[in-house]
Amino acid sequence: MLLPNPRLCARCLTARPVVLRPKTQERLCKPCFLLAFETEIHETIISTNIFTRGEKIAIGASGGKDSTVLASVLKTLNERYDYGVEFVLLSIDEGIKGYRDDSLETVKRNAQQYEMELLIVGYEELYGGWTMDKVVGQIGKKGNCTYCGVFRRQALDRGAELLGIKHVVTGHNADDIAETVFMNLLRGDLPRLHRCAHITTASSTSPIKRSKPLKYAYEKEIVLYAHHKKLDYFSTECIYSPEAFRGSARALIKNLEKIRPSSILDVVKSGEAFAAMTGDIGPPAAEEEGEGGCGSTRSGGGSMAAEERRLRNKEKIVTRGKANQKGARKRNEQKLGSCVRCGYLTSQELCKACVLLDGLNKTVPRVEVELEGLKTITDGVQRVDLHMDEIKRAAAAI
Ligand SMILES: Nc1ncnc2c1ncn2[C@@H]1O[C@H](COP(=O)(O)OP(=O)(O)OP(=O)(O)O)[C@@H](O)[C@H]1O
Repeated sequence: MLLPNPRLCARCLTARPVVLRPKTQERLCKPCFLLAFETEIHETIISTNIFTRGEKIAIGASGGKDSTVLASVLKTLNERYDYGVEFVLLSIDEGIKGYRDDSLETVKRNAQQYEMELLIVGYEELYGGWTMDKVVGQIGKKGNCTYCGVFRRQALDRGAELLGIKHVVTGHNADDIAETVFMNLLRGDLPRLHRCAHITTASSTSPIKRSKPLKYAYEKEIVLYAHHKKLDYFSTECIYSPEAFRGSARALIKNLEKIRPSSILDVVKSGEAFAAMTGDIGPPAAEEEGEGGCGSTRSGGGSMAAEERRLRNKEKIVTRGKANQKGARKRNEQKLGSCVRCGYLTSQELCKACVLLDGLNKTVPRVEVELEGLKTITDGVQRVDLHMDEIKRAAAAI
């Protein structure tokens, strides 16, 4: 058998290779790499049947590399293979100064470059003035991703609703999914492990389905694609850094990839095999409102549940008494209705966003009191400083 000439592209066998494909270790020229990358995403779309002709689909656009590549590739494929669908960009402004405001400028340029309609929905309008800057100002950085994830998921749904759309696609890639498979495995969260491997998910608490067309695309190849296509994207990480557990899972995946490049895909496939083996094993312990976008949000189950428990205990939303509690839990599990406050779909009295907002709003008066206290202390310090200045002036005069 004739071995491929390493000085020539492994596909066209004529051009000089410029890329060593992280996924397959093939040496490819630029056009062959771009085509291979696009074709694989097309094959994913076709084999899983995620789009329906005539459908209007929102691309969750953050301005980062993944969603920018997703928008660019989907536009290319829709034209090349005539899917007959319409794409629009949907961006959520979490209200993070110096991060999201800058990345949204990129999305605005992308909307022009790809000739796609753009809708921006902000936490500030949706959640009574609570931007992520304010949330972090209130609760600190720890656990902030839980709030952001719950808020973003609902914001994407509300944005899609405004656009009259029932399908949102996101830029989650193979690395993201492999990380999530690992995390769910380590937590023993089988329902989530089951669901995270699916390309399309429909939640019991949302009428809008989510799909991940980049499910089999390696993060490194996404970066290479963006680079060689000269795409306009925003590359800064969120300033409210992701939580440690996902960071560790990410490091684990990256280390495995170094030893065996196929590891990422192998973990994704293992997640799928698990899902196929177990069939539908019901919804995750906490409904998936937390899975809104940013990688860290899916870790929110634990702290979200704790926050809900705390608020429920305080407000006595769940009826007192063991027998009543059992009955109430059963009813809550079965009944899907609307949040009594905002109308969002939920199986509880309040949706998760409203539960979190309640928590935030309840802590405001206490902080204001503390701020008042601080003001008094600050005034006192200023008075002491003045006093010291007078003493210094007097001492200098002697
Ligand atoms: N503010 C947002 N507005 C709209 N969609 C978002 C937003 N944040 C995240 N998403 C969607 O969720 C996906 C995963 O988000 P995450 O923050 O984990 O991504 P990322 O890997 O940095 O992606 P990207 O490079 O697209 O920012 C994004 O690719 C995008 O489709």
